[in-house]
Amino acid sequence: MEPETTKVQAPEASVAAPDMEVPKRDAANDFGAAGVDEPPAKKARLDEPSKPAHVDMRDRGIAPIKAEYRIQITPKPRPAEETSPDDAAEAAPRDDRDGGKKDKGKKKKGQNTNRSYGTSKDAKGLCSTRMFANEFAAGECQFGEKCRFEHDLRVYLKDHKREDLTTLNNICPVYEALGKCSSGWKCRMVGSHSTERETEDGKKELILLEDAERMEKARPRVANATPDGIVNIISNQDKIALTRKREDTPRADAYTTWATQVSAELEKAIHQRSTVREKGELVEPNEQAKIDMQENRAQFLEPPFMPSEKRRIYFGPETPVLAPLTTQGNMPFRRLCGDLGAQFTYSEMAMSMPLIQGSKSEWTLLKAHDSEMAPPTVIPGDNIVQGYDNSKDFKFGAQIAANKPWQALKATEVLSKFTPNLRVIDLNCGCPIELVFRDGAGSALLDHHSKLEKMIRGMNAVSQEIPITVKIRMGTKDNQPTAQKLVERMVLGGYESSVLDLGPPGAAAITLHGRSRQQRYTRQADWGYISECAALIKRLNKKQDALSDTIREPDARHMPNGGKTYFVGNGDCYSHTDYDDHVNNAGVDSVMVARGALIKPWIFEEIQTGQYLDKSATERLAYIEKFAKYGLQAWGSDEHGVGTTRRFLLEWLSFAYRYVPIGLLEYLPPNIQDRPPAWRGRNELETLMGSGNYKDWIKITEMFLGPAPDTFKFEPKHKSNSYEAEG
Ligand SMILES: Cc1cc2nc3c(=O)[nH]c(=O)nc-3n(C[C@H](O)[C@H](O)[C@H](O)COP(=O)(O)O)c2cc1C
Repeated sequence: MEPETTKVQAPEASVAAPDMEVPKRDAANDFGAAGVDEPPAKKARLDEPSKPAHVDMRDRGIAPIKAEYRIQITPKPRPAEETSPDDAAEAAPRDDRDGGKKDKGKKKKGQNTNRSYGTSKDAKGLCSTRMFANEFAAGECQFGEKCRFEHDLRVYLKDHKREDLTTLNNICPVYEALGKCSSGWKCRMVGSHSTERETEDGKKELILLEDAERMEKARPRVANATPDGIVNIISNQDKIALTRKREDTPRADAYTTWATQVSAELEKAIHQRSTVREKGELVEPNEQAKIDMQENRAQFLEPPFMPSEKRRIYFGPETPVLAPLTTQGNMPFRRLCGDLGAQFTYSEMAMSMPLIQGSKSEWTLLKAHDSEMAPPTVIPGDNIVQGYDNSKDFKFGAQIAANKPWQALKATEVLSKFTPNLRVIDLNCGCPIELVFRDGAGSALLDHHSKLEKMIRGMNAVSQEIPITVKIRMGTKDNQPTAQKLVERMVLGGYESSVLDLGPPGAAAITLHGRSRQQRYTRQADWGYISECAALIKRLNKKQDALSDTIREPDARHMPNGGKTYFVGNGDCYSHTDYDDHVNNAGVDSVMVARGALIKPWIFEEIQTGQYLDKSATERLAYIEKFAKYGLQAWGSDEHGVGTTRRFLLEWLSFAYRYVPIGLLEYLPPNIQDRPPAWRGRNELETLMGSGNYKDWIKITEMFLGPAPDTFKFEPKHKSNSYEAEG
């Protein structure tokens, strides 16, 4: 029997041995997992029998795996300049979603571009008139003979559909959770919710079952959720209205018109004193010009919501945040992290234009689960808890990317209209992907402070009660951080806003990823810089307090955000020790976790309990099972849903395999940037779960989703995971 989770005390780290030849820490050379090893060119002698236990390999970027778990393998050479798996992971999915739109820029060595996923469907589908009907109760098919789908239920079940799955305790997870399966006869586990009964005239009829007790128990807590507990679903009608440009965005349009005029008038006013301007000094327009601009505003715009009218948000030590994660941050994964203690979740990044145009796939990203609707579980101060309204206090936020203010504003307005269950709308200013950057969105905004301020201010004006947050990086270029300047502008506003007395642009929270765009995932995130920003924001918050409309009685915490801009740090968080260190010493309000959660989602449990958890392979497998169940609940338990679940499970496993069980380490804390030498686990399952070969990942999916069909394809994002294990 495998032991259950062990709570681990951190052994003291010891002194590094100066003689050990190891490669520089560099995520671009990231390699390793049990059995699959591609060391960088300058390879350490790590495959040799043990070094003395006191060698602190962490300082050299090597995971300190105990000698008895290291194995010898034949390494394969890999070009040093290859893209890191993390860069590939962050970039590839977007490329996938862009339908293979080629990035003509730099070649991405090591990435599997143009990935395809094959198909997952029945050999011959069942006619929709039969899908939920009992055998003898199906309605007429209007296409009659011409219908290309099967009408005979027994023929469909016997000949056209693959056999039922015999996994997941032989019960359909949708039926198990909801008492009713939305895939009907197409369900790959239909045997668990169907039976044969004898009719009055002695015939045998196949019927679908429903479980009233389960249905009652499954009732969602949020009033506007679907019976399966999903919120933020835009209707087809509204989507079509968007596609046909029949949906107006009056708030965004009025604001954009006003903002354009104001900019022009401000420019004119400044231009009149161009001689002064040439000297590099910015001057204020005269009093009359100011009054004109403000009157103009009142004429065009509804007054935006004041900070005190916005939904309250809270980021504190008790609210670790799951990062927005393209592809990976799907609803099943977010649910899993929520179960394990994540207190705030974000959607995958949605692009503004497709949202405005009613694209189905983009709107799908905003769907959230009932379990993401609860408020953070621990809020300090009784009076704060009292103020919570469960119907509004969601812990799920949307993230959007936009390159122009009008796009950001329109997207915000339609989101606020069609997806009411959002805690915040976050503007992505960190995405490094070339296509997004070249378009002027994502991290490109880091170099356009005035535009970014306009976006945030405008989004705030049109989002009504939904607060606006922003996620940034240190800057676009290495060694030229610009985030501090940007933060100042986000909290207080720039020149234009001071001239017009507009007040702060109103970012309710700023998240800073402590890396530049250029840096990608190389080197550690710069928590020194993050900490300087945290101190700056504290100072600015004090200043902003004086400018904002915060009501200071009787306790500012009653008011949304207490009138402050929260500051969340992001980068490399991989254990509760990292988390606590960042909250206590870097001075951030909370920490956002991305890859750490993908590699070990129970990081949130570690944070909550304040201890290392040495999860056994069986426990980790149970999380995978949970994901599989949540996946089938989200995407359906028919052949297509099983295929989608398998695909996204494989995407997750492409991170999860990187977990090196902490019981195998010489010392703690583990470091996310460390590369493990080749290792074996404490049992076969642990070794399998550490394999970097995607064929082993498929094997793991088969434990829960049955054999992958011949038509199913999966190519890992990074070529390194296509290699066969050796040795
Ligand atoms: C697979 C993957 C997808 C990501 N997708 C997004 C995204 O959609 N939006 C975003 O703001 N950041 C995205 N990021 C960046 C993360 O949110 C985070 O800022 C970054 O990984 C640093 O945090 P970490 O060191 O904890 O991983 C992504 C990162 C990864 C690895």
